Amino acid sequence: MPQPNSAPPPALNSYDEFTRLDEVVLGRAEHYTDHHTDTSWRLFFYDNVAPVLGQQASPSGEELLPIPPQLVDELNEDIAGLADALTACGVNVLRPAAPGKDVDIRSPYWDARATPPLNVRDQTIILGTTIVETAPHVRARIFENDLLKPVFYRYYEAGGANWLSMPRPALARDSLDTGYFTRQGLDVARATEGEMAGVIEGLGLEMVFDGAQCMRLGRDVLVNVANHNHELALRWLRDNLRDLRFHRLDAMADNHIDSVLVPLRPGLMLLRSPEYLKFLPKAMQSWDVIYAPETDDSNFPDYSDLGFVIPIGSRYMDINLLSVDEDTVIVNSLYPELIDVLERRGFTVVPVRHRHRRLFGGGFHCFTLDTVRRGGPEEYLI
Ligand SMILES: N[C@@H](Cc1ccc(O)cc1)C(=O)O
Ligand SMILES: NC(=[NH2+])NCCC[C@H](N)C(=O)O
Repeated sequence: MPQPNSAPPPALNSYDEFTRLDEVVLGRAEHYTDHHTDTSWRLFFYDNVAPVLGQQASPSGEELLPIPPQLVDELNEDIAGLADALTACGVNVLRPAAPGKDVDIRSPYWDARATPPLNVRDQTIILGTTIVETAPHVRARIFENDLLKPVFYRYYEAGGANWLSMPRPALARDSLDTGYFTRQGLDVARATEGEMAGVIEGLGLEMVFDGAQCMRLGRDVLVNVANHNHELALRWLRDNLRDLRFHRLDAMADNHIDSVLVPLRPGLMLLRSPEYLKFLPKAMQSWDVIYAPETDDSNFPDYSDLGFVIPIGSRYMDINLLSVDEDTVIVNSLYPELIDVLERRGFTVVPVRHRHRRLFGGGFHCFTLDTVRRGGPEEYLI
């Protein structure tokens, strides 16, 4: 697939979150018209949406929750700002293909309004020189990676890259494990009632996993496992990527961990709060930590004029920064408290405005897939 820059592409190489970034895929939001709030969506975002589910997602099968187009336009403006900032830092920015239209998708067991390839961190993990497509939890996302295939073929054709896919889940009626919530005594009925997907007889819990459940540290990869869906995926990772060491984090979060933990350089990490230290491997517990400063609602837009819009992301979304190198980080300009702390620790901070991160469930780490960084399979956990 031709890319704007026709020089031979650099080889896929991405082992960590912080060594010098040379090339990145940046997501896009065209045709983000609705959240399709089916059971798979409600369970995925349950931590954030549970309090409002009764009010907004109607149980009568009205599952599309429209997103005001003005917000998508503003999101695209902010993403353009991120693209410019990356380019100014000398990073080559690739984009997924555009969906071109609103897309309704259908499997033999369910249907959904497709989500555009915005949070490209989620359905793929680059593990060194291997592209790993993961096993989506949200039905609306099952074909999302089709729009990244031009980029994946570019690396594959160039040589040196391997390309693997976890088994594609059917996401039928009983595929998803609710154990993370039920073990905490939470009732998930508000998410599961009204389930419209069909059953596949004999199929129980499937392998279901998102790339953003991992944090890469050279030879070591941290993997958040909160339920049996994830447990199967961890086993698959261990069986298929034998040169890496996968460390199981036991239910550090319901799924993604990139608004909890971001390794900034060897020996230094950004962490949501001290409570999360105990989930980390021993070798990381002695790392130096920058704790995310408190924020309040004034850092977030007020949506009351637009009617009610569900925030699918938490107040901690802006922890989700993107490192250009071990001294340079791209941070939401609407989180000045974090910029301040990082600058005091000697980082060069590139501020980029990002308004609607709670509505679209993604910060700068989520919106990007770093395909070329300079680091290799180093040993950082010793
Ligand atoms: N509770 C999850 C839910 C979530 C996941 C992905 C998103 O893009 C947004 C929200 C988070 O904290 O990780
Ligand atoms: N890769 C991602 N999409 N990460 C998003 C994680 C967001 C996290 N659930 C929060 O609400 O703070």
